[in-house]
Amino acid sequence: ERKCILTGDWQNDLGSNMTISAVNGAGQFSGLYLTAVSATEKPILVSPLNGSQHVDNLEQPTFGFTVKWSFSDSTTVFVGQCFTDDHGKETLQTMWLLRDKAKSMDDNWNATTVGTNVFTRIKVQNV
Ligand SMILES: O=C(CCCC[C@@H]1SC[C@@H]2NC(=O)N[C@@H]21)NCCc1cc([N+](=O)[O-])ccc1O
Repeated sequence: ERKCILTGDWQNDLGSNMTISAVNGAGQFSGLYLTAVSATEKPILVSPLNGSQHVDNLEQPTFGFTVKWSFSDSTTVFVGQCFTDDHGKETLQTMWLLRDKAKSMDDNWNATTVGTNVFTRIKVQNV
């Protein structure tokens, strides 16, 4: 079957890493996100994430999560789906919205960026 539970370590096409904790019975999870890139001069720090996935049917579930950046006044929401190929390899196909903190309502139009990221599992090297 093509079941997917998001718990574990993931890396995306930008080289960002995320660790998702246990997914509870309601599909809720939390975790940590370390972005490889940012639009600020500030040093990048690990940031918390919270989200949920469908668990009623674990077949290639959809999910969403929010990252509240710890080094910037901005927020990103990711939404996507976990796909499992014939070899059991899982990928997370996502789209995101990055909301910058606009200085004023006049700048509101220019404060949201959209993009895509694909995540694959980081396999723990066999020790
Ligand atoms: O940089 C960040 C936080 C890290 C975002 C990383 C993204 S999240 C989607 C993608 N996937 C992924 O892994 N990493 C990237 N916030 C923008 C800061 C900012 C910039 C400007 N500005 O540049 O004008 C103005 C106001 C602002 O608050």
